Amino acid sequence: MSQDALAYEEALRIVLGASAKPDAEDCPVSACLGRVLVAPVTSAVDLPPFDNSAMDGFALRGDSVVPAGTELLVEGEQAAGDGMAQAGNGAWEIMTGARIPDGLDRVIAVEQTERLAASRVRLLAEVSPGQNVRTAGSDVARGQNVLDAGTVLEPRHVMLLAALGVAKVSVAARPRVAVISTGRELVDDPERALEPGQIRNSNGPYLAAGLPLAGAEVVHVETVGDNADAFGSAMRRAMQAGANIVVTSGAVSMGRYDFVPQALESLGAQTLFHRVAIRPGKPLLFGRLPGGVLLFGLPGNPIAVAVGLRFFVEPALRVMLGLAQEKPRRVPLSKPYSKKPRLRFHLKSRLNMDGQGRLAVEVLEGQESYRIRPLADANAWAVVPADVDDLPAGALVEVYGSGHLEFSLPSESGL
Ligand SMILES: Nc1nc2c(c(=O)[nH]1)N[C@H]1C(S)=C(S)[C@@H](COP(=O)(O)OP(=O)(O)OC[C@H]3O[C@@H](n4cnc5c(N)ncnc54)[C@H](O)[C@@H]3O)O[C@H]1N2
Ligand code: MOO
Repeated sequence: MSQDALAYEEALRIVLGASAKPDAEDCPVSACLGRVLVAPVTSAVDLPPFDNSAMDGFALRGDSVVPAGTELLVEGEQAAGDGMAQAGNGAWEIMTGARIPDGLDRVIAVEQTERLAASRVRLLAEVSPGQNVRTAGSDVARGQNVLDAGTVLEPRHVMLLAALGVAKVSVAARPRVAVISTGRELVDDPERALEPGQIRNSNGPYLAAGLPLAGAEVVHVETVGDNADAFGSAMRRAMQAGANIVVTSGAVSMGRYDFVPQALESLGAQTLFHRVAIRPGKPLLFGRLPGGVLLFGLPGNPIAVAVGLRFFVEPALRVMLGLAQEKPRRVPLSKPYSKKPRLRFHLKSRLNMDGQGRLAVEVLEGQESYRIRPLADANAWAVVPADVDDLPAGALVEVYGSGHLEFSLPSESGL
């Protein structure tokens, strides 16, 4: 480890400290999937809005239990959608979801009755007060807090908000991110044949695909050669597009063409750190541009880019979205794992389930930072801290999902 590589925890502290709190904006519920609430939602109504029947059957009344064998006059019929009705002492034929006629307090299912004549019914079972009645406000009471700030909205929340008649919610504005790939070896057009020495740009498309899933809006995407002037112009276009964050890939290491650190200085940027004690992605650079725009200079190797997004950019996005920092799951290793000490490793991994449904994490073969095939097989990141070297099979390791907003794995609270 070179002397000046920062511990990950310290680097993360700097990133979180530099990240601004969210701006709020209104969002229609019909378009709010994946957005993050910045204020709690309180219900203005009762749910259900009125007492209604849980069964197709007959609604009736009584002082206490009405015994089996009782015969009643059928006074009327009430279907879902029918309005107010005033009942007498008899029974009302009623459908599931229909408003209980005023004066009645219980429902017997139709299969527990015998129709004696068009307007007469006999009960084949006793009926207790409140039986088969879904009372107003029993699911949500008016004034109740139903969703907390920091909720990432999923279809289950949309169901609730729609049922409550909520038209729009206050959510965190999406952080605006620009992506700049550097390297004169890069080819963007998949139709173009590669010249000797050229490779296809995969980091740019990876970031442009991953950032929206992480809650950001991608406002600018560009590729530049190894040229500080072209890079400076791309940075200016990124700012003009309104970026709050610029994510670059490449040109932050020790090579002759690794111009990003100097180019940033000449743009008036403040470098907050350069080099972190991690693998992959050690030469990662983080800075702040004039105007407060954050700059993540990710090392060019593709897995360094993936780690930079997952463990540096996403934590910053969480602050900007009003989300608490993630806590990893702790999962047993399926095989022993050894690494060299003093660097924190972020490992392409797979969470697997055995026949009994128990989870174990497998560190995949091919951890080198140029190897992208194993990333396509990975569904998680296993993290081994700097001060650990040998881990036996069964040792618990920290595991993070592929992206911070994926909701396929159980969270800490088990929800
Ligand atoms: N003498 C040293 N050399 C290197 C060191 C070091 O400490 N001393 N660190 C190595 C590590 S670790 C990394 S990571 C890389 C980071 O280098 P750069 O950020 O300067 O990145 P480049 O040199 O521009 O590219 C590295 C590698 O990645 C490929 N690349 C770049 N951009 C893309 C892209 N958009 N899509 C796909 N692949 C990309 C590029 O062709 C290179 O192969 O430095 C090591 N060297
Ligand atoms: O940090 Mo580099 O990504 O190890 O190859």
